[in-house]
Amino acid sequence: QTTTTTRQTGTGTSAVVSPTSTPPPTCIPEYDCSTSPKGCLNNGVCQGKTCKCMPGFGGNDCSQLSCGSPLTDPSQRPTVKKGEPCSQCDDGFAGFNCNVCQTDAGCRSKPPARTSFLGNEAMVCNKKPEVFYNSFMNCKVNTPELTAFFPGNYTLTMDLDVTNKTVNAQLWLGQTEQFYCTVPNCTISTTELSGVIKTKWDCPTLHCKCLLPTVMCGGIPGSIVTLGGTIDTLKGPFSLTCPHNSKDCDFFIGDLDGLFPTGLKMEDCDSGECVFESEMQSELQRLEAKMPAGIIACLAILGALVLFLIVVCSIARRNQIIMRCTPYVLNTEAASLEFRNVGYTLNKDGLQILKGISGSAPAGVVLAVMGPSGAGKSTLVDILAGKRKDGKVSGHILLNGKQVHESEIRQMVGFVDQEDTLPPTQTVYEAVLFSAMLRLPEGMPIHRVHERVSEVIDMLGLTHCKDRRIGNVTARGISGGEKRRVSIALELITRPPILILDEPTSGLDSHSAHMVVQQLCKLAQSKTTTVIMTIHQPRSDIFFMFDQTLVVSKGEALYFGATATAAEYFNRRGLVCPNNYNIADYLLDIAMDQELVARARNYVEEDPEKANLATGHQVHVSGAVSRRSGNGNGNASEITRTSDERSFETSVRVEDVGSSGSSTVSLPEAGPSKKQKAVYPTSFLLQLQVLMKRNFQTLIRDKSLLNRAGSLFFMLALLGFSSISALGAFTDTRTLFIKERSNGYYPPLPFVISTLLFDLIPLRIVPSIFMGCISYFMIGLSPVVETFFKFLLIIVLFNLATAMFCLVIAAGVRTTGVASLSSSIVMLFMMLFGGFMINQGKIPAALTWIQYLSMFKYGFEALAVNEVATSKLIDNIQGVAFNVSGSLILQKLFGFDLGGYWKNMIVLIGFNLLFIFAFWAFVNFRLKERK
Ligand SMILES: Nc1ncnc2c1ncn2[C@@H]1O[C@H](COP(=O)(O)OP(=O)(O)OP(=O)(O)O)[C@@H](O)[C@H]1O
Repeated sequence: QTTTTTRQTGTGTSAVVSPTSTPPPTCIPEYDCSTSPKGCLNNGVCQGKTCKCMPGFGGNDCSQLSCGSPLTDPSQRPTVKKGEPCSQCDDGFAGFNCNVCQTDAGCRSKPPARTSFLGNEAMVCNKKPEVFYNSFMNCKVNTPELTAFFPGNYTLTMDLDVTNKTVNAQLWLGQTEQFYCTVPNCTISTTELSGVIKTKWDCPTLHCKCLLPTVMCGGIPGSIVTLGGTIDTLKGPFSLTCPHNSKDCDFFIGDLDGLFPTGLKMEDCDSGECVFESEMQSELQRLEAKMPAGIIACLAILGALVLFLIVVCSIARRNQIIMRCTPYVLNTEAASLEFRNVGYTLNKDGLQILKGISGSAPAGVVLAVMGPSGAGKSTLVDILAGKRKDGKVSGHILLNGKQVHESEIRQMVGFVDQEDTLPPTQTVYEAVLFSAMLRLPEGMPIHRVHERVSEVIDMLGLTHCKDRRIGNVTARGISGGEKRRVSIALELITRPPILILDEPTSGLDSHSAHMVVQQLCKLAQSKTTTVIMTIHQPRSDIFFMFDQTLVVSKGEALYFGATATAAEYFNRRGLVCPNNYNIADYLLDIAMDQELVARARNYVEEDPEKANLATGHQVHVSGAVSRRSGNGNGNASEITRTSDERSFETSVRVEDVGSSGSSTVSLPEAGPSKKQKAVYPTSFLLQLQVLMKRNFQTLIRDKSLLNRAGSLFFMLALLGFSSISALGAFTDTRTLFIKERSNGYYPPLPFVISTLLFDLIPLRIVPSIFMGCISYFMIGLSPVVETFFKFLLIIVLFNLATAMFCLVIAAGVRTTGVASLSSSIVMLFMMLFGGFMINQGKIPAALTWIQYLSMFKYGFEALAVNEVATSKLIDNIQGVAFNVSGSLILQKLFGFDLGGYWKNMIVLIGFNLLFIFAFWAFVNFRLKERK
């Protein structure tokens, strides 16, 4: 008896057939994939005799679905019969074969099959299309061409393996698998295009296998079309593209071009993989960090700013053309100035500094205001020049006998302060030209401006030094006397009808003092300017050059009248100037001695004619007169006078006061004056141009500024502290600005713009870029072009913000020492909370808010995220190699926000805008002359 055993192929079952009629015993031999022509389906691998299936497949030949979850041991996963769906997946998993994770909890429900280099790290479920380890994807296939041939519901299941760069895919019609493919050697990329992030798998080849009997592949009776041959011979290329912002993907196979020209449309894709956080590379985060909305917002703001600038420039240019075409007139006549009952009381302690002083300076005279130190001379001339005062001012001022507004006083009066506030880097000619350009009418031709500058320089005897730098304590320039004359020249340039000078001879030797006064007297004699000056202790020859003298003692007028009659006036009161004694000194001696003052005041003039001697001219002193006579302005009577003064008043004629019959103007009662619109003789554009030219000269000539900026080339950490140099640079120009603003050279805006341009561009932006370019490549930072430019952007914005901060401090704090101390302390605190010295996540809760005020935090975080987040750290621990993403280090070590690049940039831009506004506000509202 012979027994023959045959193997029935393709079914996995075997039968024993006997030639005899005896029924054979039933025996199903084990499936041997090594001998079965079917082998292992769905890319399962035949090991020995058994198939090792891909996750989600089971059975002898891997043709059945296995359920549960991929975390379960493959041999333990429950399988279902062919054509049946998985009835239940493990918690946290879903999909055709339960491979797709849904929640982090699902990924943590079982111990991971592999270990993290961090040890105890828990897995998370990555639902994004970017794959970090091995992801599974289920999609519905909705391609009209496909459903037209083979109607039904299609599902594509995929296994995306980053380690092997392979995709395994299966196409199902209902619950029946039609064919499966394996796609090796893929290139995986995640890119951003027009704000959409896409992950793409590009693979050159693919191998597919059609299954029989199926609707698509054939083997079913009645099939009209079968794709079996086509699918089995597919070669590729293959691509799969999944945008991150949608659940639809595109699937493309080159050989099926003709059949499905637009690719296979995949909808409702659901993907998921269980990974360790440390495995998640940063490319996705980097791309997401781009914050396209933020960029668009920035561009929109930039566009609006550019538009705004264009509009402002057009308006400014139009104004400039109008001003240039306006005919100009220069003053040719001196004006007279009368003042009545001028009083001044300090607000804080009610101290009365001036007690109703009256007097006048007729057109073309020189009036000297004399008195001992602290008598109130400067206070009086400040008020006459229309300077803003902190305290309470009272009394009346008439210009040419007419009522004028305080702003008109400022326009008609040139004022030379006690201190010489001059630009040290400019030459004498340049400084006077600067004043001429800004204060002469813009319609004046430029050659006339230069002629006028030369004329004034010549008039003040400065021709020999006109090309010398003015200098300061550190860089010696012209002499003190020459500086005084330059200060006078700056005011004389406009040929003011009245020139008021506070101590023009202080600090000068007697020869220089004589020269200055002589030139002022010549000016008055030319009848173009009336001169009023305070003088402390003039030489006798200088004293007799004055037409009129007002002697002030303790805030009250002791004598006002012709200089020539002063000696006789005091003689009659028994105050005789000794022989060989300087009469000016003698007057001061009297003014300083209250006993002598009382004697002079108590003397009653018997001869009314002689009483006139005290007054000398047509205008006389007394505030009390109006009280007595009731004429003139009733306000005058409001002023309270001392008993001492009353006797003095009897010695002067008062009826003439206000004899012009004109109305008088009250001085502001107290505090800041009413808002008046300042009128400038030049346009905004010219002001900006002239200021920028001076700033440029200062920059070129003041080498110390560039040296300070040089430190920027060396270390990034120095950026913040280098910005403190902005303090020094601004403090120098601050006083100059206050003076020039007060004298009506220009308003704050062109000054702010020009300061910002010439501090920020050459001293902050250019050095930061230089430093960045050099240090970036020396350190060997990321060679990616985009990263480099983003690095530059950070350091420039950071440096701008810190410099702007220092400028705000410089504008807001009056004392330079306090300003630099406060900015250093703030910088140190900002550094401390900047993220490098202390982990931001470990700052005590009560102090966390401080970090948000630190510009270092935003700069450092942006730099770190830009550079490190895209890198991978490769190392090994005890021989076990591992790599960890830079993003993880940033998170764990520094507590940084990985998507924080643009967020930090926007905060830095915000800081800049805030500081620019604060700087403008301080300059506008705080940097005003207060005397
Ligand atoms: N804002 C102020 N705060 C406090 N005291 C003031 C103020 N302004 C003026 N004074 C005081 O008023 C007095 C007169 O000051 P002022 O400067 O006018 O004197 P001066 O005659 O010009 O003195 P000098 O010849 O020394 O310059 C001084 O005692 C001065 O201290």
